[in-house]
Amino acid sequence: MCEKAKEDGVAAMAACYQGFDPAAYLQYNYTPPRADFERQDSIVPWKLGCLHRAFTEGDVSGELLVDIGSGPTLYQVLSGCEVFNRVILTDFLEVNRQELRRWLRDEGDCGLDWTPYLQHVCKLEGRQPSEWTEKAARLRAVVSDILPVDVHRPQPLAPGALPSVGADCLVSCFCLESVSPDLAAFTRALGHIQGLLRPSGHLLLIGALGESYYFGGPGVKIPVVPLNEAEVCASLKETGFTLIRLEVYTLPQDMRVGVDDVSGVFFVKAKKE
Ligand SMILES: C[S@@+](CC[C@H](N)C(=O)[O-])C[C@H]1O[C@@H](n2cnc3c(N)ncnc32)[C@H](O)[C@@H]1O
Ligand SMILES: O=S(=O)(c1ccc2c(c1)CN[C@@H](CF)C2)N1CCSCC1
Repeated sequence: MCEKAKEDGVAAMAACYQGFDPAAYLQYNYTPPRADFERQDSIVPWKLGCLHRAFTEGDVSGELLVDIGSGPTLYQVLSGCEVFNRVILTDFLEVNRQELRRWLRDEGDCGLDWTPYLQHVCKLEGRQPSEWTEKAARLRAVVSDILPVDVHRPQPLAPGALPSVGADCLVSCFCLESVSPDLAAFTRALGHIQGLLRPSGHLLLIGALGESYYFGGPGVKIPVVPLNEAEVCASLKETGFTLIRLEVYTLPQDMRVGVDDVSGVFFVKAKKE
């Protein structure tokens, strides 16, 4: 069924996601060896470092940060929650929105213990790792909504979800390329989320390079549009973004653990023209 996605377009992608398993996805990607805070060449310090620098180097500001396609993860807003007074998380699937609500309501029984991520970002901020409880409280205080989103719609969010001027900043990680059957759909989706930003607002985009599939759960093989750096830059230009910075991380061989065929990860900081 998922293999058919490429022929049937975005409609079939939605069918692929019906089997998405948040707990499995977290296990595949956010536990060792991929999430190993002790390794110097680990993807986690690199990615959290990119986000920390991007949020704190002085040009990103405002009231509202929106995360597009949050999934069941929170690492992507751990730096941003100190800069913005309001954060909106979004996802296509109710199972992921439920997982986020569970953590935010501190109900226990979450799919992943985010403490190491909170502690790492505290260190990046020059704080004691033990201040992770304050950071968790901050995040719980600023997240105002967990909303449905569909990046294939010209209006990805419900009417009235955002202030009329738009969001001050968007962050989106491993979403657009993972929900689009081809490059044209990826670029259209990028244009749709561009419309959620205020003029001169910032986009922090993290994604997979050279990835053609990933497992969203046991036996749930989801097609991904394989991207290279040039295609990412061209899509940004085509959709009205000015590129500020592109950074690339090449996955070490032992992090290629069979849950996908990703070869690298890109980090983009861009500004709406
Ligand atoms: C690979 S996961 C990324 C999750 C998370 N952002 C991360 O960094 O790991 C892709 C996410 O896109 C969501 N998604 C699927 N179809 C979508 C759509 N049409 N619009 C927006 N998000 C979608 C899925 O539910 C899933 O949570
Ligand atoms: O870069 S990761 O290894 C990672 C994290 C998530 C994903 C991939 C890779 C590749 N497949 C994507 C499918 F959409 C999801 N990483 C996992 C540890 S924390 C930082 C991000």
